[in-house]
Formats: sequence, structure tokens, C-alpha cells
Amino acid sequence: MNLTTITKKLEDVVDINNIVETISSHTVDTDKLGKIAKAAALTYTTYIISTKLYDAFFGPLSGLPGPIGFRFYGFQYSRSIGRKPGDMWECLKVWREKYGRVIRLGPNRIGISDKRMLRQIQVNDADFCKGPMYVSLQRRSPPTVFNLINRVEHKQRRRIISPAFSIKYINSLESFMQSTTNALVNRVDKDIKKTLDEQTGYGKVDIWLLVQYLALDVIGETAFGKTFNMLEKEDHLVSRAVNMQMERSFKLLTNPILGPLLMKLPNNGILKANEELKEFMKQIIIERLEGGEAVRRNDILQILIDSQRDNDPEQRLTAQMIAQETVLFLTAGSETTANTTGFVFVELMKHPEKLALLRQELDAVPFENDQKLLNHEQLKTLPYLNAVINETLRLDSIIVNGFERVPLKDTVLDGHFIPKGTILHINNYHAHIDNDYWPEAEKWIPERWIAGSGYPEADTEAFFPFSAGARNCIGQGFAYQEMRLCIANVIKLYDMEAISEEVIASDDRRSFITLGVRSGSYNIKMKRRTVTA
Ligand code: HEM
Repeated sequence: MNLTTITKKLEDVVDINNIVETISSHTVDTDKLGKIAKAAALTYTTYIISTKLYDAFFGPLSGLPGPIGFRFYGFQYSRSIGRKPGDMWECLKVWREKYGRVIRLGPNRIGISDKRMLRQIQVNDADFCKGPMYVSLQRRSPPTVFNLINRVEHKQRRRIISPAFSIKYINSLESFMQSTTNALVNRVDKDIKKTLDEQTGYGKVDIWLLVQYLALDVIGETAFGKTFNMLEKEDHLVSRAVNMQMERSFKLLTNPILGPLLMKLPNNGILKANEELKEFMKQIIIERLEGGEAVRRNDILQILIDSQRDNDPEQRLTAQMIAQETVLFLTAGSETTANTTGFVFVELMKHPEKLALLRQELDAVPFENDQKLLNHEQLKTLPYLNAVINETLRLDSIIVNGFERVPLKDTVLDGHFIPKGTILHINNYHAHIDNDYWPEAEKWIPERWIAGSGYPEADTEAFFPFSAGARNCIGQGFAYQEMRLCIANVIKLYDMEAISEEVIASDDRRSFITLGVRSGSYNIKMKRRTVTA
């Protein structure tokens, strides 16, 4: 049967001419259509407005206090004139002070800083999952242990990664942390020499910047197989790519509409940096896989690579997943630890009497034989050192913008009815600075962490610098070890003095992903002490 016969047969079945005639006899009344469209649009708009008004003033969240605008839009869309970038955390603090511990931060968003509620939400991961901000962070790259939303998938991924963060394994990483701390000491010596004031013997050192480099080098050594040499060379493609990633995450989180669009712009640098990073990671993983036993190294990367040999295919990470998780450790583990360490120095410079107490404690721990640096065994239980770190984690918490959890079912939290799907914007930092939980909460007082010091003891129920529960920080032990080694050795080896302008400037802070000093630098005067075994 050819095409002409098929067409003829179709014409026999369907009388095309008749159909055309019928259509043309019904002339389209455009006026009428226009009116119908207008009525439909009006009905829809009325519906939307009345639902919004209902939710705003009569819905389940309507009884909560908060700025009136947040009944209609989320706090992240509020823009006030004259605010500097990275200042949202200060607004959140003001709203917390004005409206209380449970406040409305959006049509479907509640801000929470009550310690009991915070614990209930974070510890009970069966009922609460991570919120939409984590989904937006998944764009363009496969999810990691940090932003996997599904509970079962997260649990499985965390199980694979956990051995790399066990106390025993972190202890075994100490030699890497020692070598990077040693590189820090060399760099401090070099900077002192460069800026030496012959009269006083002091040089000027940007301790904020150096601890950033230190944290990158530590993750380089432990998760990427070799140091990035940031302390020596100050530049590495991985740190560049990570800075880009942080910038990208910040834009995605703070500009829910513009952010994703900005990311799509060609030549925004991020795609190129990501490609370079992927290539870099691919080479490292291939070297490890092909080099076999000869190139085995006792580090975090090895644990991830070894998962590929697991008998259970579900327990294996693909090369891409390994790359993704390693990059996560860099973003989650460097700025967080570095800024906390930086703030320890900021606080010690503001409180010379506390610096003296810490030095006294450290001087009582002698170097043994040819020991050049104190080791973690000597440091991990020192009361004042740990008090200094904990008090900084409390008052100078680096996660100050809060993060999201969502109840999977209708819930009652401390008497508040919370419908399923409400975004809970939890802010642990606000619990850290709550005067009802911490006497003189705005003051930096390490003694509150020391039993019998005469100061009211710390309320550990209101202390969540690493979050809590199944989604808490996997790198907590890693961070403490790195911070203890760095802080203790620097204090032991150097005399230091504050520079008053720097102390004043350090109060100007910004929070993109983490809280830091706005200038990105904090100079102090330093001089080598004569400390021997
Ligand atoms: C002082 C240093 C640190 C602080 C204050 C800190 C804080 C936190 C907080 C608050 C969370 C929960 C975030 C959320 O739920 O959105 C978290 C999660 C996480 N952190 Fe840290 N962190 C620090 C250091 C580190 C280090 C050194 C690493 C790795 C080397 C790391 C890796 C992670 C990972 C992988 C998660 C996600 C865990 C999961 O969801 O299962 N962190 N951290």
C-alpha cells in the first residue's frame, strides 16, 4: 500500500472538509474569552491572597511572635538598607532578643533557640530531617554525607565514613597534624624575622591567616594524601576551588532566586575551578588505586578508597563519591576549625590574665628529651586548655546563621503545635548566649568549664557547637585534636602581645557560611620564648 492509497482511505473514514466547515462556523468570541481569562485570574489571585492571609493570621503558626512581614515572606528575603554583606546573623540576634526563643521567621518557618526544643529536634532524627537549604546545596553535584536528606541513605553513607573519624583513627593521624603544626611554627618564625622590631624583639604575625593555611594543610595531609603547602606557598588550586565552592554555597543559600541564576552565568569561575578540582582528585585516587600496597597511607582517603573492596556493594563508594566527600571534608573541616582557633587567639589577646593562666598550665607540661612540640597525649585532658576552647566554641560559635530541620509528621514541641513540613530554623548559637542558661553569657569566661572554680558550671544541655544526634559533626574529635596541638604549641613557644587596633577591628564580624573577622586578618606581636626540655 503506497502513501496515496493510505491518504485516500483516511479521507474516506474522516470527512476532513466537514470538520473544517464545522470549525469555521464557530467564530471565536475573543471578548468572551478575555472575560473568562480575567475572571479565572481574579479567582486564582483571590484564592492565593486569602490562603496567604489565612496562614498569616489564622494558620497554626499565627500565634508566634515575629516581624509582621515574616507572615508573608521568609527572613532571608528581608533586606535592610545599609546592612553589610554577611550581617544576617546580627539581625537574627536582634529578632531573638526582641521576640523570644520561638519566633516566626517566614510563612512556614519557625526560629528556635530554646535548649530543650533544640535537643529534641537535633537528637531525634527519626522525626526530623534536614531542610530545603540542604537540597539547594545538592545542585550540580551528587549529595554527600552532609546534605543527604534521606535518613536511610545518610545512615549508610555515615557508616562507611565513620571509621575514618573514630578516636583511634584520629590518634593515628597525629603525625600529619604534628608536621603541619611544625610548618606553622616555621612560618611564624619567618614572619617574625621579616617584621622584626630590633628594640623589642617582637615581629608582627597575621595569626588568623596562618591558622587558615594550617587547617587547609591538615586536611590536605589527612584527606587528600599530601599537604597543600599553603603555609609555605600560600596558593593551591584546591584552596582556590574551595573558596569558590563556599562563595557558591553562600549565594545559593542567601539568594534563593538570584543565586541559582548567578551560578549559571558563563565564566563565573566556579565551573572551571570545579573541573580542576575533579581532575586533581581523579589523579590522586587513580594513583592510590593503581599503586596498591606500595602507596598505601594511613589517612582518611585510604579508608574511603578501601570501601571499594567491601564485599557488600552497598558499602562501596564510587570514585566520584570519594572525591565529593573529600572535598566536603575540606569545606566542612577547614574554615570551621581555623576560625575557631583564630577566635581563641582573639579572646586570649583581649584577656591577657587568661593567657597567663593557660601559659602556666602549658609550662607545667615539660618537653621530654628532644621533643620539639607537645603531643596530643600531653594535651587532651588539660583543664584550662579545654576550657579555653569550649568557651570559644560557645561564645564565638562559628555557625551563627542557624540551619534547618523539618518534622516528618505533625509534632508538639514544648507545648507548640508544629505541622508536618514546617521549616524549623534552629539556632544553637542563640542558646549559647542566653543569659538564663549562661550567667554573664556575653562574657568570655573559661572558668565556667572548670569544676570547683567558684564560677557557676557550664550548662552543657545548652551547648551544641557541633550540633547533636545522628547528624552531628563527624569531625568533632578531629577538630579538637588539631586545635589543641596548634593553640598549645603556639602559646608554649611564643610570647605574644595584642595590637589595640586589631583587637577593636576583631569585633567587626561577618558570617557567610561561618563566622569570621570581617577583615580576614588578625595581627599580633610575637616573639620566640626560650623553652627547652
Ligand atoms: C571547630 C570545628 C567544627 C565545627 C564547629 C563544626 C560544626 C559542625 C556542625 C554544627 C555540623 C552540623 C551542621 C548541619 O547540620 O547543618 C557539622 C557537620 C559536619 N561536619 Fe563539622 N564542624 C567542625 C569541624 C569539622 C571537621 C574538622 C570536619 C572533617 C574533617 C567536619 C566535618 C563535618 C561533616 C562531614 C558534617 C556532616 C555530618 C552529617 O550530616 O552526618 N567538621 N559540623
